Amino acid sequence: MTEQIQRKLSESKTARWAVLALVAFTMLCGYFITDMMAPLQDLLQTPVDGGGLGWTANEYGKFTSAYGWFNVFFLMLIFGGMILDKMGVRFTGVMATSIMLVGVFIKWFGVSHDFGGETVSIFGTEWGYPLLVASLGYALFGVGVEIAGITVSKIIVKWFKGKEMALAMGLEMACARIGTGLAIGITPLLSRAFGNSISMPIFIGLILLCIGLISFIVFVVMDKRRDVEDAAAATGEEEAEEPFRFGDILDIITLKGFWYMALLCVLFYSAVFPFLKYAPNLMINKFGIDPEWSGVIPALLPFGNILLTPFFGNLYDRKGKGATIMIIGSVMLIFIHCMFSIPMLNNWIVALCLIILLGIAFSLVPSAMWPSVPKIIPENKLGTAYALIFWVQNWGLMGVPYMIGIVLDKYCITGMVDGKPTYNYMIPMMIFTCFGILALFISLLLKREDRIKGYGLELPNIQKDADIVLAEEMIGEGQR
Ligand SMILES: NCCCC[C@H](N)C(=O)NCC(=O)O
Repeated sequence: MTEQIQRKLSESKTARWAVLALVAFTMLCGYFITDMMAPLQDLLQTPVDGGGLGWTANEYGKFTSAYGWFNVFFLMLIFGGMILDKMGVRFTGVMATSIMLVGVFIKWFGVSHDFGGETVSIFGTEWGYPLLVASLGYALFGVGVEIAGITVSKIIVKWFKGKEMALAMGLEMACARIGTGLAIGITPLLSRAFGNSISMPIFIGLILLCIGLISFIVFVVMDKRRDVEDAAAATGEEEAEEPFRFGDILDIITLKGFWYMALLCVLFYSAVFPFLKYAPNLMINKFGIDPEWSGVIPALLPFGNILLTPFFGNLYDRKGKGATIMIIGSVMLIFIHCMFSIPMLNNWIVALCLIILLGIAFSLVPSAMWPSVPKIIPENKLGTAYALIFWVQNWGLMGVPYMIGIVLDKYCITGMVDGKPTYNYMIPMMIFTCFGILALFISLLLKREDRIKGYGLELPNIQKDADIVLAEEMIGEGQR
């Protein structure tokens, strides 16, 4: 009886869903801040005397790419993964959320001051101080939100393994997408409400993130209690989890399956998140949408994800077909970006339909991708494995927006209106299409590798885990 009460938290459905709600809320706040500058691109490019910061598309691209600077070049994400496997989810999560907070504060400080119009030369290019300081803040924030992302994945594996794992991951992503949707949809309205302010929406994000930190601290209390309960109820027969060793990185990176997953991740996400950074501007330039409402159609993408990601996650839990789901998502991606690149398809209804389709594709792939990683990598190396995958992905999240900014300024300017350039988005959209084609190729290789190695990507999660539990019980019976 006592044991039953003691083990309650780890087995309580309410507790695990409460844990999910707490950590997913923190991620919602993180994603809100990640994407909130996208609908302000037009304002950021407005000349200073018109109330903007007078950035070029190239400068906007530089700022956006800052997200990955520290993660990619200083290997912060990889260190984050190691810290996660060594120090655990509670320490790492609080650390990551605090880093996010400091980062947003610096970004807010950067855009709120003009620093007397001073500039500085870095690697031969001139940077205005607002751009530089805001980018450094965003780079720090990127470290925090990425480490928080891998931490939350590990939390979900800890609390949901053998249960509704893909559904839980899907729901967590759905919450994150609410953050993205709100960022894209309401930031222009917030900005307008405060007299076309760029700094006020960021300040609001800062306050939201403080609430996100409190939410994570409540999770910390629950998780600690669970560990105490688990330790008290331990019979001593349980297999102790192997601690993480440095050589584990080598074990991970020598797996072909890992590389297929990482490459698919960078290619697929490079065609979605960087696209979203430019989508409001695409709506203005290609579909003639008013800047104030330019975020509305792109915001439908993350809002579509909210329903569909858990739906597909649940489907994967019950029916499997993870590798096939990723192939279908990649095919859809090619079609959608290809249609976006055709200049005469410029009616807003086309934009609406394509964004809805992209929402479906962007629900399919993540709902199968993230729950598939634990099928390839053992749990004690999961933090590091997710970190390595995110590290590879960050090259894309950093490099692609930067490249698109350069391409826009160099090859796509069609004229000037109110001191701002207008763009033809055909070439950027063709670049995104190429990512889709490469993603399709890699997802086919992943499916082949799964057939060869028997990772079980095509098998249902719930069925598979139940079988393992049954097999373990039978072994236990035999030993007794
Ligand atoms: N705009 C947020 C970027 C988060 C990237 C993160 N590494 C990630 O891929 N998370 C999973 C997801 O599907 O959002």
